[in-house]
Amino acid sequence: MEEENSFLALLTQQVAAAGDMTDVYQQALDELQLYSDASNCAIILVHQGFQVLAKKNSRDEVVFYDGDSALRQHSDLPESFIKSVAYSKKFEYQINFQAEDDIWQTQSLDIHESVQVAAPIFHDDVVFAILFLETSNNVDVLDVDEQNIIKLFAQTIGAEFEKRYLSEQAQLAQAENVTTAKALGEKVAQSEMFLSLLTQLHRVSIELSKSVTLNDLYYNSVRLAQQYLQIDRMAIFLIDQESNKMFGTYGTDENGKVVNESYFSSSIPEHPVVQETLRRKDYVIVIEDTALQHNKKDVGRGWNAMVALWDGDQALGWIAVDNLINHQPLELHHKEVLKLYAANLSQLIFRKRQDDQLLQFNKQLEQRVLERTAELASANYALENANRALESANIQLERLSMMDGLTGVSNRRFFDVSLQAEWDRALRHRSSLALLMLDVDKFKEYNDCYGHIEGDKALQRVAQSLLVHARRAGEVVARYGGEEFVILLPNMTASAVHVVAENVLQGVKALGIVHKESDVCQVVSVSVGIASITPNKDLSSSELVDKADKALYKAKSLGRDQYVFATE
Ligand SMILES: Nc1nc2c(ncn2[C@@H]2O[C@H](COP(=O)(O)OP(=O)(O)OP(=O)(O)O)[C@@H](O)[C@H]2O)c(=O)[nH]1
Repeated sequence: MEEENSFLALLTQQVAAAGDMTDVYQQALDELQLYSDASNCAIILVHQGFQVLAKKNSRDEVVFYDGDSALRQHSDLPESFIKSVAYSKKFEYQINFQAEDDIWQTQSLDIHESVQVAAPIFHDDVVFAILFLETSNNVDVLDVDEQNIIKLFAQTIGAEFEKRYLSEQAQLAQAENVTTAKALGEKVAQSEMFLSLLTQLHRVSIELSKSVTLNDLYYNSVRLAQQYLQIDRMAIFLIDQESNKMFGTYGTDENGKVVNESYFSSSIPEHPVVQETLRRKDYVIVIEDTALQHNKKDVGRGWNAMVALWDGDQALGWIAVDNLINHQPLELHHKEVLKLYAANLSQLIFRKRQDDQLLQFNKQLEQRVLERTAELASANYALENANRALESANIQLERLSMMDGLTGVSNRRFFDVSLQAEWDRALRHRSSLALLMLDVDKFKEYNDCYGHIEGDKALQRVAQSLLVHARRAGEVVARYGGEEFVILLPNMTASAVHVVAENVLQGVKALGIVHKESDVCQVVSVSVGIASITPNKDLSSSELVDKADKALYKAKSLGRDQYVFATE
C-alpha cells in the first residue's frame, strides 16, 4: 500500500509539473504503464461519440489524436466495454482471452489472458473521459487495493485533466473572444467609416445636382470624389453601344490633377474586365496589383476598380478608380460607396441628358417659331404690297373707267353717278345743285378746217381749261359727249355760279385756239347753259340736265359765246 501511495504522490507531482496537456497524457500513460506493466493504455473522450485522445501501445509509443479519432477505428481497444463503463459510471475490469488459433483445436491452443480495466473520469458528475488500460502480466482478478489505485489514478488524472482541459478551453475561448472583439472593433470602425462616407456621398450628390451642363457634371464628379470619397484617381468613360465607341470625359493624371480627357475616343475594348463591367449592374470589378495607367502609359501599380453607369438596363459607360497616389487598400465600404456613387451619377447623367434634349428641342422650336414668324411677316408684307398694288391698280382702273380717254376729264358714266350722288346729298341737305352744260361753238367747221386730229387737240385743251373751275369736293368736270362738257357745282350760290360761267367763257377763249372759220369768235369759244335746282322729292336729277340743256340751246340761239342761266 505504501508503494501504491508513493506511486500516486509521484504521479500527482509529475502530472502537476507537466508542461501542457500532451505532457500530462504522456506522464499519465507512462506512469500507469510502469505501475501496471500495461501493454496498452488510452484516454478516450466520451463526448462527440467516443474519441481517442491519446494511446500508448505495447511498443511504448504514445500517440496523440487530439480527440478526433473515433474509438471504433481502434481494434485494440474494446469499444463496448469502454462504452459500458461510460454508461455505468463505475470502475470496471474484465478478463480478456485471446486465442491465436482455431477455436476448435483446443489441445494446441495457446491462450493469452489479460485484464482490461476502465475507469471513468468525471467533470461535474458527468463522465467526461475513460481511462483504459490492459495488462497481461497479472491475470488474477484485481484486488481492492489495485482497483483503488487505478480509481485514484483516474481521479488524479481526471482532476488534472479537468483543470488543464478547462483552462485550455478557457484560453481558447478567451483568444476567440479577443479575436471576436478585434473583429468587432474593426467592423465598428468600418461601419463608422462607411457612415461618414455615406454622409459625404450625400453632400457630393447635392453638389453634383447643381452642375449646369453635362460637362460640369463629369468634371465635378471626378473632383468631388477625390475631395470627399477617399478616391485617389477617377476617370469617367461613356459609351455608344450602337457605334461600339467609348469616349473620355474627365480623368486624373499621375499627380492626382483632374484633367479633361474628352479628346479621347476608341472602340469599346474587348477586354473581359471591361465587358464584364458593362454586363453587370451594381457590381464593382476589382483587379488587384495591376499596372495603373495615364494616357495609356504605365504610371505605377495598385488596384484598379470599375463600376458601370446605367440608364435602365442599358450601360452608359463606366467609372474607373485606382489607388495610385495613397496606395490604400480597397475596403468593402469603399466598394459600396462606389456602387452608390455610380448609381447616383447614372441618374444625374440621365436627367441632365433629358434636360439638354428638352432645352435643345425648345431652342429648335423657338428658332422654328422665329423663322416661321419671319416667313409669315415677309409673306404678309408681300401680301400687303400686292394688296396695295392691287388697290392702286383698282383705283387706277376705276379712275380709268371713269375717265374720258381723249380729254383726261371724267366721262359721262362718272358724271351720271356723281350727278345722282350729289342730287341725293343736296336733297338730304336741302342745298342747291348747279349744272353748267357747255358746247364748243362751230366745231364742225373747226374739224373741217383743221382736221380731226387738231380737233381732238382743241377738245383736250378746252377740257383741261375747265378743270380749274371745279376744285372743291363734289365738283365735277366731265365730257358729256362729242364736243359737249358739263360742270357740276353742288351747294353754290347763283352769283358764284355766274362767276364760274363767266370764268369758263373767258378761260376757253384765253386758250387762244385760232378758229378762222368761226363767225362767232376768232378763237375757239363755248356756249354755256346753266341750271340750278334745290332738289325735292317731286323732282329728279334728269330735270336739272334737261333745264341746263335747254338753257344751252338758248345760249346757242342767242348767238353763242355766252351763257344762259335757266330760270327756276
Ligand atoms: N375732232 C373731233 N371732232 C368731234 C368729236 N366729237 C364730235 N366731233 C365733231 O363735232 C362736230 C359737231 O358739230 P355740230 O353738232 O354740227 O355743231 P357745231 O359745228 O359745233 O355747231 P354749233 O354747235 O351749232 O356751233 C361734228 O362735226 C363732230 O364730228 C371728237 O371727238 N373729235
